[in-house]
Amino acid sequence: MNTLIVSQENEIGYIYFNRPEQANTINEEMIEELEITIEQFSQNDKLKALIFRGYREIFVSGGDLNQHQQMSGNQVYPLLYRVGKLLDQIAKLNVITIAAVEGKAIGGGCEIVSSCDFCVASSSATFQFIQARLGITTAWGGGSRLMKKIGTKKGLQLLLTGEQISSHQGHHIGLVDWVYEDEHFTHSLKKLLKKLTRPSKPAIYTFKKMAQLVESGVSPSQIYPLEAQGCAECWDLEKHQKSVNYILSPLLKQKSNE
Ligand SMILES: CC[C@H](C(=O)O)C(=O)SCCNC(=O)CCNC(=O)[C@H](O)C(C)(C)COP(=O)(O)OP(=O)(O)OC[C@H]1O[C@@H](n2cnc3c(N)ncnc32)[C@H](O)[C@@H]1OP(=O)(O)O
Repeated sequence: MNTLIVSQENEIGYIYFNRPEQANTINEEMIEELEITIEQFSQNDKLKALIFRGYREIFVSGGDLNQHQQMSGNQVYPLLYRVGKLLDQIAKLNVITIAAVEGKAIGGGCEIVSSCDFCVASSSATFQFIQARLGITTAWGGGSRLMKKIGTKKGLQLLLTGEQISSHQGHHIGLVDWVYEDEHFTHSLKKLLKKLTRPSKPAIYTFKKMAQLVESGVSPSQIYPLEAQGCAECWDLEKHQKSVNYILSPLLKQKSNE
């Protein structure tokens, strides 16, 4: 890969955006490499979580502005649609997706953030849906996902003003889920991942499916069969049996009687 560094540690995949000389701008080569990587991870049935990261100063600085000079609206539409489809695939992955943002997320970089389940930000990270200030709109589905995530009014405000917000402001409005001190970011992220990936893979898959159905307006009275099915699929897993045996173990009983 020329624009990404892809790795996997046990059940967690990592995609590092790796174009520091161009401030992690998303060009066509990166789009292609992201499509290949997402397709590969989507086939990986051991995976529980997928983390997107940049580098300390920049997460992603958005789409390639050179294209804005070189292409007409009609010429660029297929490319915008293609990236929108890619972010939709990310949003539909049956693993936990996390945008781990240190530094700046600008334009399309923020659209990647809103296509993930969660955003973990360093205390000095910033977020800017800058598109309106460039005279355009979000283009990759990230604007509507932002509204879904933080509410239409707040989302509209952020999109219309194109203002830069801090990680703490992002946390206040619900764009950012955890904020960690810069110097402890990686360590805190790893501790969080340990907690989030404790469930079994089938449990994570079911919870993700439930979230997607609730997001799309399906009522819980239509989702309970999926929940029952999902729970039944976990029932025979060693993790379930071991946990139950531990709780029922005499040792635990004796401790709780002390
Ligand atoms: C739907 C998405 C939407 C779209 O594509 O339609 C967009 O995302 S539009 C793009 C929105 N992004 C921006 O407007 C960010 C513009 N860049 C900056 O504000 C700065 O470059 C910053 C803050 C990201 C980094 O600043 P810093 O001073 O650290 O570095 P430089 O500015 O010197 O940048 C280094 C190098 O990268 C080039 N660069 C940076 N951003 C872009 C970009 N978005 N497109 C193309 N090229 C970009 C910059 O020109 C420098 O190149 P060099 O050859 O060294 O001059």
